[in-house]
Amino acid sequence: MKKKSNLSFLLEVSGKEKIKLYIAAIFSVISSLLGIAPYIFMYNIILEIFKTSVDYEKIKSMAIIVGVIVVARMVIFLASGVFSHVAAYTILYELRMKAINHISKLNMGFFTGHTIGEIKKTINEDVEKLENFIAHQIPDLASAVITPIVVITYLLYLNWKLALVLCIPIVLGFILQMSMFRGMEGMSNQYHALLKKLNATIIQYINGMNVMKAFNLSAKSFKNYKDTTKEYADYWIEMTMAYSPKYAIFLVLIDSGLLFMIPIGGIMLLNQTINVSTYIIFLILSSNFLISFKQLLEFGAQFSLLLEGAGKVREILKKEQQVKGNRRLNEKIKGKIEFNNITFKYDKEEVIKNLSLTIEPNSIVALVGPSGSGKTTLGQLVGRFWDVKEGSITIDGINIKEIKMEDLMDNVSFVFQNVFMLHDTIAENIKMGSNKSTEEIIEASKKAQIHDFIMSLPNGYDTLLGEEGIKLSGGEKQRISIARAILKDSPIIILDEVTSYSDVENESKIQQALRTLLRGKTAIIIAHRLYTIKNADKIVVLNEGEIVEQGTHDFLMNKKGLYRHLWDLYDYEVLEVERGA
Ligand SMILES: Nc1ncnc2c1ncn2[C@@H]1O[C@H](COP(=O)(O)OP(=O)(O)OP(=O)(O)O)[C@@H](O)[C@H]1O
Repeated sequence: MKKKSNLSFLLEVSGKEKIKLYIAAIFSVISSLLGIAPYIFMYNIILEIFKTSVDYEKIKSMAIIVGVIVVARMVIFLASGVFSHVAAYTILYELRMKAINHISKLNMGFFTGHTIGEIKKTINEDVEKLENFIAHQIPDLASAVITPIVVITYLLYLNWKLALVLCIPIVLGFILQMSMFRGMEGMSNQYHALLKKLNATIIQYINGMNVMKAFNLSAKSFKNYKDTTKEYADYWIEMTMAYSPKYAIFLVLIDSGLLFMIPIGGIMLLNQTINVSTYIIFLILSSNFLISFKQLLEFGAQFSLLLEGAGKVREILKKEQQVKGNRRLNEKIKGKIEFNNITFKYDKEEVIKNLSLTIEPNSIVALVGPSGSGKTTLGQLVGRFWDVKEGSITIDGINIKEIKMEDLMDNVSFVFQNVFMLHDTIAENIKMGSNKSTEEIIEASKKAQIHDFIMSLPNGYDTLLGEEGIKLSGGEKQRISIARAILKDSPIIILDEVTSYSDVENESKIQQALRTLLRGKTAIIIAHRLYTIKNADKIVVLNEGEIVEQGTHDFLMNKKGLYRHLWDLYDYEVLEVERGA
């Protein structure tokens, strides 16, 4: 069912190109039928040569016709290729545009994590693979279907009994292949599961190489890789052993069509049920029929694989698009954020449960809680990285789903650990497409404690970042992202606090930069280091997606609940580190 819908999806996307595909398929069928014609003429020429009085004029005209057919076949084959290739590249373009258009309307959260690599692979490689299917396989498939039908119809017309003889091994082979497919389903599922495991192990082995080395786990990781590879190889052997005999019988059966034909046709010839010319035509066309038929069965086996790219694009297109807001935020907003009974889940499990929270304008709220309690998720929900299905989030009383996305982004800044750097100059990386002046960029960089570092570079603010440019340390990247946020000057800041600093100097600079950034703003700090948020206006303690406590540091310490417990753990860890040092 999946195969069929992938094909119909592809045809649906083909739009106007469909007609070109049909023309390519028709030309391919004609060219393949023309491929049979010379054999028939050759047979007639041989018959003529063996006659007592040879008609050379007839042979000459037949030879000319063969020449014309060969040239015509070439031209038609070429035309089929041109049509199918033009259609293929147009369809590939349409598919890519459809996917990109859809992606641009998805929630930002879609782009977090590993999905970026997968999207790139789908749009680049998986879609490209369809070129082969559309430009080559569709015309070939058409001729593989039509040619055997035309040939067998003609043979049935010539002598239906002998034509049925040709069908016996094919029917047997077909039954055998059906039984093979049925048995293979379970094995093929296991094979795909193993392939997935192998891919994951390879990625983990390569990506985690540095960590493995640092923890002296290389040998263990390599063993894991080796075991999975061996398991995969063993399974291949098992599958081959199970199906090779059946497949071999199937191939022999298909090829044995002629073996049935020659003796039975011979007997019929001796009985004078058929004449010699019918017998020879049968011999010539049978092999042609069998070749096309075998080609058709091979297509069947590869079909789902060939259409994989279309399936991947369909998966992207199935992702729900973001609800578009149209409300403009013209006047400067105050920055009051309210979460009203929100419940949110990524997949099945709720990670935020019926949560309500009000964040007053110009106040700093820190989110704390055990790992996985939902701190990052809550912060990201304000920027519509994902949309809540139940409840609502408002800014100054307006549901964020109603606000125009550009306006929401103008009013909310994110300072995350994972800082993305454009392959551009430092100035552009701070400006991020805005029309701020150089003076303003320098001012923001000074406040972000990164100006002196930038000035120490040979090209200052014009220094290139990225692949061919200079590389920045984690702390420097963090300060550039703070400079971006200072320059943007949005009333709301969502800050994912850094978990570790490269050195003390970096840490104190970042803390100072953050103090400047947060002055007069509404801020949500996703806190990992408790001592940095002691002075927050409100500390919200999350546990399993629910608020379990909220208040100031002193209030919560006295309450002796989860917050106090987290501090005890934190103090203990710090003490341990100091002891270690
Ligand atoms: N993109 C995602 N897709 C699916 N599940 C996710 C995704 N991001 C987070 N989760 C899950 O949601 C839950 C809350 O995660 P979240 O990152 O919000 O917690 P956190 O409190 O910020 O954790 P930490 O302190 O470790 O960063 C976790 O169970 C996590 O596994």
